[in-house]
Amino acid sequence: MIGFGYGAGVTDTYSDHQNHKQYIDLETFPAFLLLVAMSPTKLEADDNLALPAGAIKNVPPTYIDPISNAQTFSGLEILEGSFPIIDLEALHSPRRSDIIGQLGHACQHYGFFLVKNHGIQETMINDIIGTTREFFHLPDEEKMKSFTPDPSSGIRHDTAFQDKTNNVFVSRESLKFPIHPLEDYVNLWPSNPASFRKIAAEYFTGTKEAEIALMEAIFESLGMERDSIDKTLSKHGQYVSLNYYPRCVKSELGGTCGLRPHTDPSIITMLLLDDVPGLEVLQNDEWMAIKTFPNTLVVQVGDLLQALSNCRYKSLLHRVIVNPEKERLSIATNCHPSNDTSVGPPKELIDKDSNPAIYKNFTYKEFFSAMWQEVRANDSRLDSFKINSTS
Ligand SMILES: O=C(O)CCC(=O)C(=O)O
Ligand SMILES: [Fe+2]
Repeated sequence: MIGFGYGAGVTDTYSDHQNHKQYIDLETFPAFLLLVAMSPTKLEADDNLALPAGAIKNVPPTYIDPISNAQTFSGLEILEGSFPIIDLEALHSPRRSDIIGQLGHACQHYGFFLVKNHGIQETMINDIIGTTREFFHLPDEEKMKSFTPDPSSGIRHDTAFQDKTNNVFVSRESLKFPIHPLEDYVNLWPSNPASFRKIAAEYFTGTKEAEIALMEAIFESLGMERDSIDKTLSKHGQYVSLNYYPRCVKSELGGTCGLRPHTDPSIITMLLLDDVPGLEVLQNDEWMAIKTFPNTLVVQVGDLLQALSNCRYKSLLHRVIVNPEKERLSIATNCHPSNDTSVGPPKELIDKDSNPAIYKNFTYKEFFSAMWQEVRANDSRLDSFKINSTS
């Protein structure tokens, strides 16, 4: 596990001088905890891409102006000439097919979009941000109660870490857990802050409904038939990452980032961001900063939608930069099929001559274990499932 890439050479401590905080020295860290400290980096899609050339070098990086050469689509609102925002209010109205067209267009040409009128109440959004902030402000000993040596644990708390091999400090701290069915998992969630479980249960029930509605509509935009849609969604799961990025100054390493460039191991990911910028998405080979708007969520195409759509919709490469002045929070809800669901494009999407299948069918379990294999920089973890893989 440790040989995966980010374990080797990780040695020094890093001080965040503004927060007077010491990060773990992985060389002197107890071996069993080291295993856990490194396994999330491996398990998680986030970190198994090496930094591409020209990636984040300094803090703070320049705030990149949104690109303005995005394509337009009738009825689709393009914010500041740069990225799509979709109003979901009409999703269950006679205008459904317009909205489906907009979703399909955004998935195909951007790999992400913002949604408003998603059905998640503003109070739930404020409450989940508030309780998440309270959790991350707790003393380390309290948070470390979720730091377990069992990688298959129902909850994991990951700290920031240094990767000396790739010369980068990754500042994110996160708490990760599956969320559905709630009754199986809720007792594993933090009981401090006291309101955490109640607030999280409400928010994630809301995101589940919104994500199912979105996935159904996105599958319809691909021309999938009802039984293919039902089969794919019947036993789907959701996995949450509560992300905390402390105020962060430049580390002694060459690079400092919140989160390295990665795609998500999901069908779609729904992201709730606070008002501090940091998320950047790759569009036409340029990093573009995402602006946040109240009560608006970001939806990203994940690897599994890339496979399901036979590459019509590509998973979105994104990263997080750090901020020396303000801490930042985000809440990512990844939707994925159940472990034994076969993932692959439905027959109606494939034509052996004009649109042959690109990937073999695979189960989510197989996909997840492939994430443990070392991948070359810029490779997609889907590559090992390609039908005509040259490697
Ligand atoms: O913090 C963000 O804006 C993005 C988080 C993210 O990409 C993830 O959790 O996979
Ligand atoms: Fe992500």
